[in-house]
Parts: sequence; C-alpha cells; structure tokens
Amino acid sequence: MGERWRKVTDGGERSLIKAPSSASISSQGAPAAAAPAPAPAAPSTSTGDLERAARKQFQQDVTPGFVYVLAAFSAMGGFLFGYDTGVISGAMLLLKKELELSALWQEMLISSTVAAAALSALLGGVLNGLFGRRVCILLASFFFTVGGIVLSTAPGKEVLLAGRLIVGVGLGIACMTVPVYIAEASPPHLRGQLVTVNTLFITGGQFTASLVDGAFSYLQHDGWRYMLGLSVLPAVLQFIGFLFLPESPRWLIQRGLTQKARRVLSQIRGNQNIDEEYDSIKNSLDEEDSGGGGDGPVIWRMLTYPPTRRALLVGCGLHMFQQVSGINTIMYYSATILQMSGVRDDKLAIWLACLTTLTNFLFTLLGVWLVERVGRRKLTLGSILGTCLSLSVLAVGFLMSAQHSPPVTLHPTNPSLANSTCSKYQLCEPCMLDPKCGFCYRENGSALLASSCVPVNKASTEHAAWGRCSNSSLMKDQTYWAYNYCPTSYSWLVLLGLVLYLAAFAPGMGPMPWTINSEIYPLWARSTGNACAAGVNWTFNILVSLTFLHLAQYFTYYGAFFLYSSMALLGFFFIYGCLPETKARRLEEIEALFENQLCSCGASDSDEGRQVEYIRVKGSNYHLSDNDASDVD
Ligand SMILES: O[C@H]1[C@H](O)[C@@H](O)[C@H](O)[C@@H](O)[C@H]1O
Repeated sequence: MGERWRKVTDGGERSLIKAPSSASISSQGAPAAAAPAPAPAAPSTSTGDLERAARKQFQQDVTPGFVYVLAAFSAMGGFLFGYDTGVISGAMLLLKKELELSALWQEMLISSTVAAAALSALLGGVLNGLFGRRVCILLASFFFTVGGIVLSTAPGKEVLLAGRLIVGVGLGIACMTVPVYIAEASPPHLRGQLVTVNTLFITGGQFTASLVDGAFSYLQHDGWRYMLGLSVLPAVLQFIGFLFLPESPRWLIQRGLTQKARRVLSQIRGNQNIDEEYDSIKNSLDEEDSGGGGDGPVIWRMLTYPPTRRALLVGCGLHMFQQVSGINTIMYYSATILQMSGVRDDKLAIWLACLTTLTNFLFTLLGVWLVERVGRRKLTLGSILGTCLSLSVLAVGFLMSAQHSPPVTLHPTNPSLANSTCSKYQLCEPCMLDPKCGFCYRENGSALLASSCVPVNKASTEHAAWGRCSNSSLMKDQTYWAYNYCPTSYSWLVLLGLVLYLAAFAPGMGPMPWTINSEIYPLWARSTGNACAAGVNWTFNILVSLTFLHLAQYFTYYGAFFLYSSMALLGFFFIYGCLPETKARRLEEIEALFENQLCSCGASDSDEGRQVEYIRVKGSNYHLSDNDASDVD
C-alpha cells in the first residue's frame, strides 16, 4: 500500500513510525478521518483540537470490548493469587483449633504455598516459552481448581499441606503469565491500565478473602473447608473462559504461526489495521535473531546482553523493593494494629481487618486510573516516597508507644512455672516482644491497674497459660489480655501510619512492579525475565514474613519499621536512577530504553514529550506529532 517507515529521533530516542500515505491526510497534515473538523481561523488550537479529537476517535475505534473480556478473564489469576494468599490467615484460626496444629505445622501450611509459588514461577518461564501463555493460564487454573478441591476435602494436615503446595504451583505460574499475556494483547495506550487491573484483582481477592474469613469464622466446625474451597469457583470460571480465548499474538509470531497470529491480532484490534503491529513484532524478532543475545540458554543471553541485563536488574529490583517495604507484614499485622487502637473484640477485629484490605483495594483502583495519566515512573516514585514517609510515621507511633509503655505492677507466680522469664519484665514493651509472654491488665477509665506479664497459653494465643487472663469467664471486670501489643494512647499515630501507608503503597508500589515487568523485556526474554522477577517477589515475600517477628524481638517494632522505611528510601533512589518511562510505547520499542548505562535510564527519561502515540487515519496509522505539511506528499 506504499507505506513508508521512517526513523524518528525523538528526545534522543530511536523509534520507528509509519509515515502516512497522502490519501489519508488532509492538506494541513491533519488526519482526514478525525472528526469534528477544526475551525480554520486558529491553526495552532485547531491542530490541538484535531489531535485530541483524533486521539479520542482512535481510542474508541481501536479498543474492542473483546480486549476487556480477555483482560478480565486473565486477571482472575490475580484474584486467585490474592484470595489464596489472603484466606489462609482466617482459615488458620479455625484449623489450628480443629486439627490441633503445632506452630511448625501452622508455619508450614502458610509458607508452603509461597515457597511453591517461588519455584513454580521460575518453571513458569520455561513453560511459557514452550507452550505459550494460554496453555500456562489453563494449567494454572487447573492447579487452582485441584488445589481448592483437595483443601476443602482434606481429612488431615498432610493432605492440607499437599493442597497448599498444589495451589502454590498454580500461583507461581499465574502470577508471571497473566501480566505478560495482558500486556501482549493490549493496545499501547491501554496496556498499563489493563495490566494494573491484574493487581486490582489481587487486592480484590485479598479483600474477598477477608470477607469470607469474617463470615465463616462463626462456623467453628468445618468453616475452613468453605474458606479454602470457595476458590474453586473463580478457578473453574477462568479455565472455561480460557478454552475460548486466543493465544498471545506475539508468542504465535515467535513460534512462526503467522497466519494464526494475524487472525488473533484482527480479533483483538477490531477494525484497526494490524499490518503495522504485525510488522513491528516481526521486525523486532528478526533484529533479535541477528542481534543481541548470542547463543545459549535464555537467562545466559539475558545476562550477557546489556539491555536485557539492565532490564532484569530493574525488574527484580522493583519486586525486591516492593516486598522489603513490608506490605505483607502490614497487611498481616493490621489486626494487631487495630487492637492496639482499642478494638478488643476478636470478631470485631476480624471485620475491621476487612477495612485494611478494602483500603488496599480502593487505592489500587486509584493506581489503575493514574497509570496512563502520570506514567509508570512518576507513579512508582511518588508511591515509594509516600511509602517511606508513612513507614516512618508508623515507626514513630511504635516508638512513642514503647517510650510510654505501661509498667508491670503485679508479679504473680505460678508454682509450676515459677522460673518463667515473663515474670521478670518490668514494662509491657519487653513483655509483648517476648513471644512466650502476654500482658494482662485491668482498665479503669484511661488508667491501667493491676498489670502483669504472664506466659501465653501454648494452644491459643488468645489467653494466658494461667491466672486472671487464662479464661474468658475470668476476664470480667474490665480485665484484658494483650498478646503482641501494648495498650497505648499513641495508637492513633500508628493507625494514621497504616492508612497513609496503604494510600501510598497501593496505587504504585503494589501494581507497578508487575506492570513494568510485563513490558521491559524483548519478546525472546519476556517469559524468563518475568519468571525471575516473580521468583524474586515470592522469595522476598517469604523472607520478610519469616523474619518480622525476630526483627521485632531484636530491634523492637519501631526498629523494624524504621528498617523497612530505609529500604523504601533506598528503593526510591534505585527507581529514580534506573527506571525509564515505558508509558505508551510499543513493547518492541522498550528494549531501546535500556541501551544506556543502567543508572542513566531513569534520569534520561523524564521527558514526557518522547512518548510515541498513534492515531488511525483511514485504516493507516499516523504519529500524532507528525502533522506538518512537509510530511504530506
Ligand atoms: O502487588 C501485590 C499486592 O500489592 C498485594 O497486596 C501484596 O500482598 C503482594 O505481595 C503484592 O505482590
């Protein structure tokens, strides 16, 4: 069709754009298909209006509903990620009583899923390359379904462990495949938003899990079976949906299945001309075959080829900083934070914990709205800075509580436990930091009376091993048992820190590591890059959750939160230096952003003007800034 390819140097960056054919451009260089036509009297404004109108027209034109359906079915993988990681805390409260689980078994049932996810995310990289995204998502939903059935029917703890491992395998494969699949199917101007929807579904899954935990917590017998088994429904729905959804066109082209790829592209691009996108994917694959990377396993080629090595460092770094800024500790710890602020009823604390997951969900929604407006870089930078500051607020809250820790006024001893360390503490702070002890006290207005530090009941941390706080019927007369926290008048500061933290973390640091990783690798390295980055995410997830209580014991709570805050600060500098803006670029152009030295990628890319946007002009594609008359034949 006489199409010309033109290389544009835009802010020092190289990008390929297709020059418009004369037939499709008006004499002012404006796209003829755009409506409404601008007033001729004000050329600069009219061009702007025209561009805006054309952009609008383009965006309406090129985004068929099918892409949204595809993104929603894929993001069910995110929902299951959130649900299965979130639901276990509520299920565990019932499980440990019913199956009399030791602390080791509780730990194993919680961590096994995360550990299996870390390993299977790496395996997912290989599977993605071999069998494609669609098969991997089908496989993940199959694992979720089988895992859910095994969990809900488990006769004992061993089978439960097997179920948790199966779910973990599904999780690992889903978490690295879904963002890649959505990114590869989305048009550039919507990609960020649609991939971020996956994290919205993760936090939606966490919120749903907390509601389900709350609802079934009243069902003391077998309530956990419903909690764990309900995940089968979205898993089956996703499996059925994916029987009808297509494979990623990029993977098909990579595999040489060109006709099929063209069919899928037409299906997901509606009435847009797909030639340019098809050619651009094909060209970048040809370039890759003859260019960077060399021979050997993909991970080796990635590490020896500077642009992919840098991208991998950025991708893994983002996931590491996401986890070391403590999101899962905060989520897990939120119930205790709420108890510190005076919520003493256990059931009420469970329902209020839903507020934390709801806040996380709502602020992720803000991220979906912001990602294409402010771009990935600004959003991530703002978010990690806010995360760092709010962690400091939390830490100061804990510091103030520690400095005003109530004293232990009674030192009762039980003859059989006379040499317990608990009775030696003089303040609540060291008592609550010792996992074997808790604080029993009576409250009279705002004054604390008759406080003691006593051993915790080994079977349930809800009561003391002996004495006034060992039994609910004895705990009348304003007597309370505080395990893991101290009553404090600074709880408002901690609560403020919690809300600020979620507001800052959820729109950026929550979703952006997933979104950015789905974009920054060239096609040949995409599944391996995402697999490694997801592996890093799960590894740090497990490290942070397993070390939190020890950290708190050695450095106190405020020490732990100051540590997370400094990690977030380090993360800010890392992102500032190394993360380029990928907004609105074609996936095939993004490799070029990593051509310079690693820590110049970020700084050189703050210029928004370099973004490449396309508008459709009578079935062709036209670069928005390409509207001067000289371009028209
Ligand atoms: O992006 C997600 C999200 O922010 C979740 O709330 C968190 O639990 C996950 O660990 C994280 O990867």
